[in-house]
Amino acid sequence: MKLTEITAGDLPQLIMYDLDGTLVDSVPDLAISIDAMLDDLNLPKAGEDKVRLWVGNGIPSLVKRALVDDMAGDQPGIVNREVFVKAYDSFKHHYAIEVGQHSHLYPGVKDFLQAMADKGVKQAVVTNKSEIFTEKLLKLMGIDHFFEISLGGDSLDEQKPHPLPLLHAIEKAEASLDTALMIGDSSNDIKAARAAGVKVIALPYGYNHGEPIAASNPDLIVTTLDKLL
Ligand SMILES: O=C(O)COP(=O)(O)O
Ligand SMILES: [Mg+2]
Repeated sequence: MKLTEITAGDLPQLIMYDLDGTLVDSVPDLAISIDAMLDDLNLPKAGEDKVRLWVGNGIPSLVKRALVDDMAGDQPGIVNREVFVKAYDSFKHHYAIEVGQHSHLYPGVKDFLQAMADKGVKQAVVTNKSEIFTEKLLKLMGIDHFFEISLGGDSLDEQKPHPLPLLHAIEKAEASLDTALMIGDSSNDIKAARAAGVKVIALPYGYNHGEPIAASNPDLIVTTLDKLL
């Protein structure tokens, strides 16, 4: 299916992309850093499969989930504050070294970003990953120049699934709800898009806490981004 078929014939003015699991297969770096953090704290390693399930609600949530080896670890009152601070510092230390080292762009991503740039579509990254690591990863993947807006999970008072970052990006790009589009891999992306009132396309290859993305009812699912061209 072509992009214009879900946007009523016109190209969007603004496309907002999720980062982890949508543009970049970034779990290897995250898993290495989480395991190094757990090792620092004398806890057993988690491994890539668990980390893939835990990614998606920002780095503080990922760290808390890893500390208790459970998806619910980021719920209030589960992880002790001091333990979290120590773990979070350790994770940031390791991830600053590992970010982008074992990650790669998914197939079709660069072609799609280039095609949209050539057509004058404004592009934004709206991720729950911390801003500092988002900037680094985009640069290391060689795609930072495509985005005029980049928002991380700690850029504003709210992160996805809250609509605030999407609405903020739309305002900054001087686009409108009708002319903006979200593209993501997780239920957080779809919920945020629905709450903001914008259309949303999903990729099935990313990280959705082990659930099929179809269960979140995106407007469209495409196997790779270049299928939209
Ligand atoms: O860091 C995360 O939790 C995931 O970030 P994402 O919003 O780019 O999927
Ligand atoms: Mg994602």
